[in-house]
Amino acid sequence: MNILVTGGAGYIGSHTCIALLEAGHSVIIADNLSNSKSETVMKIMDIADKEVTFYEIDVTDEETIDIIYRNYRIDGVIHFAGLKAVGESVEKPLDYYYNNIVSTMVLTKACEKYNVNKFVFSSSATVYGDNKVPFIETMDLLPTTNPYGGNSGV
Ligand SMILES: O=c1ccn([C@@H]2O[C@H](COP(=O)(O)OP(=O)(O)O[C@H]3O[C@H](CO)[C@@H](O)[C@H](O)[C@H]3O)[C@@H](O)[C@H]2O)c(=O)[nH]1
Repeated sequence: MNILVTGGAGYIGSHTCIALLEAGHSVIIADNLSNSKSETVMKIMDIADKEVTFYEIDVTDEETIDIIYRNYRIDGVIHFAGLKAVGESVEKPLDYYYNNIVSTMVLTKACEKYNVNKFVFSSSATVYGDNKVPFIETMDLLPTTNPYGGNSGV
């Protein structure tokens, strides 16, 4: 399958890209490198001994996302591209809400347009609030204590 991995140069994203390549999938990475380096993309290709396609873009860039879906016939999306620092989200709540919510909307809108029905969103444990640990995915979402948790819940 052709998988679009947003935030694919990041910590979890880069490991996911390697696993996808090793499982025989084609990987297209969209990452603005705000918290990663282009060298990581090279390392992904070195480790997996396969090529990836890399777009250095903001996932909020609707036009380029549309081009990616159209050109690569995307079968599935794994969405890791997000701002994730709790403290910073308290200082810059609007940046967090705009970036993390708009990027998800741009991707899901493109999924609807191009009939892509496989979508994995990397959320955050903060959406489970004060639930008892260990958290499991079927738990109720509880009020969060910071904008990062808030926009992950949305
Ligand atoms: O607007 C943005 C913000 C970040 N990134 C990139 O996204 C990647 C995020 O990776 P990283 O910062 O290393 O985070 P991870 O530890 O891999 O966190 C992942 O896992 C978190 C917990 O599940 C999620 O909240 C995050 O969205 C998801 O990226 C990085 O390469 C960033 O450059 C973008 O492309 N666009």
